[in-house]
Amino acid sequence: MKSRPSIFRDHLEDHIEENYVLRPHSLFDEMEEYAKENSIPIVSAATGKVLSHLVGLLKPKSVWELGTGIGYSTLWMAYGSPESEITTIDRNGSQAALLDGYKEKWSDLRKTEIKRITSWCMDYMYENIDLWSDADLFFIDCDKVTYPQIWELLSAKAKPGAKIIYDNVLWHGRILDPKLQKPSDVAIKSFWEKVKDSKYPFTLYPVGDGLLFIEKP
Ligand SMILES: C[S@@+](CC[C@H](N)C(=O)[O-])C[C@H]1O[C@@H](n2cnc3c(N)ncnc32)[C@H](O)[C@@H]1O
Repeated sequence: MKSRPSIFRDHLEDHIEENYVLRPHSLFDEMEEYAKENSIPIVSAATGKVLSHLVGLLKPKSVWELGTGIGYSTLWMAYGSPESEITTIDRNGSQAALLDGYKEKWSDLRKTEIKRITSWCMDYMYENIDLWSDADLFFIDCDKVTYPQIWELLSAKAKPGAKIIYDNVLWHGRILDPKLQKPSDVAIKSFWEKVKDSKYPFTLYPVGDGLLFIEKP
């Protein structure tokens, strides 16, 4: 059979972001612009849309996000499921506080509950297991070196049926090269080993930097 060209081609992602991802509010463009100007990492718009779609289908009562940034992914999730209660944690409180202002600008989200916590994720998660162990969905997008540790904690303490979504699991393609051994490279590879060993069902969405959806049995 004739081999088909890969879809992973230069500029295709930009084309998708510009043409095939409808932002539901001008806020998203504003946030993308701000993130670009200030070199703040955020999920790609296509990733945000997939995240929003998944959360919209699942309609979780409670969502916990680790890694708020400026709240771009938070608002995509809120858009997908405005009835969900979202708790989002970030160690950088002043940056994460921008989320409050953005949310205020969007009248549709006035009733959506978004609670912001300023803390190191792991400290907070270890100290407050009773607050999150019943959560329906987790979205993980903080420091990659914490991914294996977060995996251990959620697999031990999240409730059966909980959905866990991780961003950056393809780590800008660095997972392809075994010679790359920065702590974040090692952590992402170790994280993948743990996911595969667990036998939990998972689905990789190869969008943005790789979005991994896992269901805890
Ligand atoms: C990639 S950004 C999050 C982007 C956001 N999810 C979005 O797409 O809009 C990562 C964020 O995680 C925070 N962070 C990284 N490691 C952390 C940790 N160990 N505890 C708390 N916050 C952390 C950083 O301050 C940063 O704002």
